[in-house]
Amino acid sequence: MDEAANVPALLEEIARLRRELAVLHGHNRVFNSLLDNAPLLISTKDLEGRITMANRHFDVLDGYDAANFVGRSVFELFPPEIAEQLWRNDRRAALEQRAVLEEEAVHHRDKTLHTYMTVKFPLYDEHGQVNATCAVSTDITQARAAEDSSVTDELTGLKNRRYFNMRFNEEQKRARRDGRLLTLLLLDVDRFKQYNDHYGHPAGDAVLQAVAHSMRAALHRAGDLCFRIGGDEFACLYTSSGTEESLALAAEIRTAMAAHAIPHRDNPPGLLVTLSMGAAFLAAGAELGLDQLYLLADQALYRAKHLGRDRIAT
Ligand SMILES: Nc1nc2c(ncn2[C@@H]2O[C@H](COP(=O)(O)OP(=O)(O)OP(=O)(O)O)[C@@H](O)[C@H]2O)c(=O)[nH]1
Repeated sequence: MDEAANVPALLEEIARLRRELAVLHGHNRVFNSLLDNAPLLISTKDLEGRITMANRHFDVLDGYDAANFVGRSVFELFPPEIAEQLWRNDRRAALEQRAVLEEEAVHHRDKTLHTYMTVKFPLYDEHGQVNATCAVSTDITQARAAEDSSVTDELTGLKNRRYFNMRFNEEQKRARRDGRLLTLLLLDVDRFKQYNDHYGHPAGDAVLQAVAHSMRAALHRAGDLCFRIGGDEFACLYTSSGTEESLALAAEIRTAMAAHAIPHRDNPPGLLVTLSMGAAFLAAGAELGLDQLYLLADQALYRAKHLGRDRIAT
């Protein structure tokens, strides 16, 4: 072979490789700027859970030390319960070979717990075998707080009417699936206008907080929901095995309220703050919408008021 004749071809090949390398360097610069500037946690791990790459944003995390992060396992870097949660999702992404979307919670440098929405997906080697996972996490703490505050009543901390309307269908489906009786309980403070008039608005606010406290004290099982749906109107949505159990839970709210023993000069005969309640029930098979169930509970509450208040009517 004439080596001299090959020189131009070699030079051309070198020039081509240089151009390709320049393009790759360009891509690398873009990739690195993305990693450095994205307000996201971006990392890769090997299949043993060791971090192989972490972007600059990891600096927000409590205890993060750039010099000591890459090469170490999540179990060395995070408290056990957080590490376990992080690693579980990586393992799922690798085993199931698909993107896994999960919420994860980690502490920031200021010791606050932040909620992240994380997508984890597998990375492959040149033979198509999974050899690592990549995680991209977005901080959703603020969005979640805004979402929560839009459905939370500030005075009592209970969920508001908006959330009540949002949740009803879900609760109805759940009760039906579990073959349970769904109870809607409406509650109203007796002669609250007179209470406010005599004791003042701030004292009235404290009464509303005591009502919320009593509701929470009686309805504390997972799935029990308590709402403040208006000024002095409250609602509970909960399931039970039957009307007897439902009414027993309502009676517990009344007992808890009585335990607060808040004087109410204009509320005879006991002269304490009391509640009237109306209960309506939705059997697992019944087809009744929120409006109809609400009307039934409201009519029951009206009866409770007219039968002399401080009672539960159905
Ligand atoms: N302190 C306080 N009062 C409130 C608030 N929201 C509404 N109220 C008052 O709640 C009272 C509601 O009274 P009503 O529903 O008319 O009736 P009531 O006096 O409770 O009488 P009955 O329901 O018939 O026993 C009104 O005086 C409102 O001003 C609040 O956030 N704080």
